[in-house]
Parts: sequence; structure tokens; C-alpha cells
Amino acid sequence: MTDLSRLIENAAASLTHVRQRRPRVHCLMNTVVQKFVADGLAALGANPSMTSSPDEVAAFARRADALVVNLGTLDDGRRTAIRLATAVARDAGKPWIVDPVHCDYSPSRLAFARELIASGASVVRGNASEMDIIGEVTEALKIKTGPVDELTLERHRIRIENGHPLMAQVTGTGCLSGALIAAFMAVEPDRMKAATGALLASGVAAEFAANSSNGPGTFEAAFRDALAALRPEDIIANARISHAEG
Ligand SMILES: Nc1ncnc2c1ncn2[C@@H]1O[C@H](COP(=O)(O)OP(=O)(O)O)[C@@H](O)[C@H]1O
Ligand SMILES: Cc1ncsc1CCOP(=O)(O)O
Ligand SMILES: [Mg+2]
Repeated sequence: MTDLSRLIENAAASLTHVRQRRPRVHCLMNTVVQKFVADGLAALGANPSMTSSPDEVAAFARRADALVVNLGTLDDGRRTAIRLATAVARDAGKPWIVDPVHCDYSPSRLAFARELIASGASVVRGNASEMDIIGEVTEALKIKTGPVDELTLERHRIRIENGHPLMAQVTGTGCLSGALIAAFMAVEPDRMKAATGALLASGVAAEFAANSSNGPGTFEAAFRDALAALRPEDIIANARISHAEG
């Protein structure tokens, strides 16, 4: 079996583990897509929480199996909460992911994203505009999503071709992909395997959803239904991944 086949088999197995274990994913999530991301996590089988209050966030992070740090609607309170939550994750050895939303718009947000990545993030995931400006990423798994998702960890590079253009017409699909990666990291300690599993689940579900959608409005609901209905064998039958050259 090739290592790509093993990655796909592992993705299918991780989907089953997420359904069985219902990992608790604490999301420091932007206010634009909180419900969309919580619903997407729940549809797949994970267990989301969303508070960002500085006086409670450490307790939520301690209780969680993984953490999502999303910079979409950053403010001083959220900066404080993010520092408190990531300190808990670091000290407890919990996996956590940074989504540097719109870091290409704001130098202060870019600096904060870089600070977080350097402070021990397991993964950083963003779109092309965000990942092309983020700078050097040495320890974290670096993921640039888009029509083809590119996953890079040291010299190991994977490309995932699954997904659908309708995903780009629904706000929150990137934020949700980060949250799904966190859920998979809670059941699969290997970051490359976990992220591949999450992005395959999301991409295959999106392809199924697009078949029964008339546009972004119906796609959003169909995507949630597809995440809930997704079977491990669907991932195995439809995964399109390859090694990246160079
Ligand atoms: N044209 C496309 N074809 C297939 N999948 C896509 C396309 N555009 C985005 N995606 C998928 O949608 C999700 C969001 O990606 P992206 O648009 O890069 O992030 P963001 O929403 O943060 O800008 C990812 O899972 C990605 O794989
Ligand atoms: C539009 C917007 N503005 C601040 S956060 C946000 C949502 C971004 O969601 P995604 O990156 O998943 O499209
Ligand atoms: Mg985004």
C-alpha cells in the first residue's frame, strides 16, 4: 500500500473515531461565522464550544481536546483570551490551529499571527492571500487552501484536490476547515494525517453537496447534511490526493 493510500485509509478511520469520541473543540472564532462553524463541527460529529471571555476561556481550553484560534474579528479582549487559551493548550500538550484570517489586510494582525505560530501552533491554515504573506513557518504544519489544498511539513508536501467552487461562495468554509482539522487532531496525533483527513472529509462532502444544490444558499445546508451523512467509504472512493513536487 502506498503512503498516499495509507493517508486515505487513515482519513477514513479518523472520521469513524471523530464520530465515536465526539472530541470537544474549543473555538476562539470570529463573530461572522460562529454558528456556521459550530453547526459544521456538530454535523460531522464533534462537540464545539465558542466562548472567548478572558475570565472563562482557560477553563474551556482545559476541558477541550483541541483548540481553534481564528483571527477574523480580532480585538483586545480576544487577544487576551487567545493568549490565555494557547498557554493552556501548550502546557497541556493539546493540539491547536491558527487561522490568520485577513492577516494580509493588517500589519498588527499579521504580527500577532506570526507570534502565535512561533509560540507552538500545531497547524496554521489560511487561503492563498493569507499564506503567501505569513512568512517562514518552521515547526507548524503549513496549509494553504483553495482549489487545491497544499499541506507542507518540512519536506513532506501533500496536495488535496477534493472540494467544489461553491465553497468559495459561502463565508466560513475556510474557518470550518480549520475547526475540522482541530477535531481530527483530537483523534489523530499525526498532524499531516489529521489535516489530510479533515480536508478530505470536507472536500468530499462538498462535492456530494454540490450535486444537490442550486447555488450557495442551498449548498450551505446541503454541505451540513453531507458532513453528517459522510461515510468512511466515501472518503476512500473519492479522495484525490498527490505528493507535491519540489
Ligand atoms: N475553487 C475551489 N474548488 C474546490 N475547493 C475549494 C475552492 N475554493 C475553496 N475551496 C475549499 O473551500 C475551503 C475554504 O478555502 P479558502 O477559500 O481557501 O479559505 P477561506 O474561506 O479562508 O478564504 C477549503 O476547504 C478549500 O479546499
Ligand atoms: C468575512 C470575514 N471577516 C472577518 S472574519 C470573516 C469570515 C471569514 O470566513 P472564511 O475565511 O472561512 O471565508
Ligand atoms: Mg478564511
